Amino acid sequence: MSVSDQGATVWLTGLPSAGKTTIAYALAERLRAEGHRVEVLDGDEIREFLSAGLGFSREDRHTNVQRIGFVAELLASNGVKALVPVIAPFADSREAVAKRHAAAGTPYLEVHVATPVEVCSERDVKGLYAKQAAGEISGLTGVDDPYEAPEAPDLRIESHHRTVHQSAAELYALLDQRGLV
Ligand SMILES: Nc1ncnc2c1ncn2[C@@H]1O[C@H](COP(=O)(O)OS(=O)(=O)O)[C@@H](OP(=O)(O)O)[C@H]1O
Ligand SMILES: Nc1ncnc2c1ncn2[C@@H]1O[C@H](COP(=O)(O)OP(=O)(O)O)[C@@H](O)[C@H]1O
Repeated sequence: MSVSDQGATVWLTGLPSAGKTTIAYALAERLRAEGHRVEVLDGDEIREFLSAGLGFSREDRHTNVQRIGFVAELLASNGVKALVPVIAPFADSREAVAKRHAAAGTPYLEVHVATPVEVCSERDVKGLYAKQAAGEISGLTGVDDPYEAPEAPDLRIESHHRTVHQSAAELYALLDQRGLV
């Protein structure tokens, strides 16, 4: 089987606990098994190193997203599938990343993991929704901080109506359609 060595950035945007990370790693596993070069730029890891010291103000989130977009484009322009499960709550930040890719001629896909906040707060993988409700934290995306949902993403995944496997398969099908696998 011939494997495309065309790089691309796949940005998975959505609320905390929407399923971004889970879907990114499921897709990564499948792509790696097929012989693709893949990197997952996990938001939590990035915040420990590349974006150490940044918080969750609008400005810091924008800086975080631009840094990640820069690295993703570098990887993608060198034949890597860069999978980015990062909230990126502001449309103008995402737009800037998309433009950077377009200017370099690097494929960029925006995927909205569109899980409703009620489902995310039920999942509450990291306990953040409970902490916000208890008044221990504030500025939680989708609750008391903005999330600007993409108006025209390349794909919208309704994870609350899908299994993890189905979600990853939908995303794989998009890459296939675009000639990226
Ligand atoms: N206030 C607040 N709002 C949103 N998220 C918060 C917050 N505090 C901590 N966290 C945790 O940090 C992860 C978000 O980091 P990101 O780099 O993905 O976000 S951003 O694009 O810079 O907004 C995010 O990870 P995910 O749950 O994987 O989305 C959260 O677990
Ligand atoms: N169809 C689905 N796609 C992705 N995750 C799902 C799905 N259904 C249930 N989940 C669960 O939702 C949770 C999502 O957590 P996570 O991937 O860490 O979210 P995020 O990275 O968006 O914060 C995981 O526990 C995952 O198993």
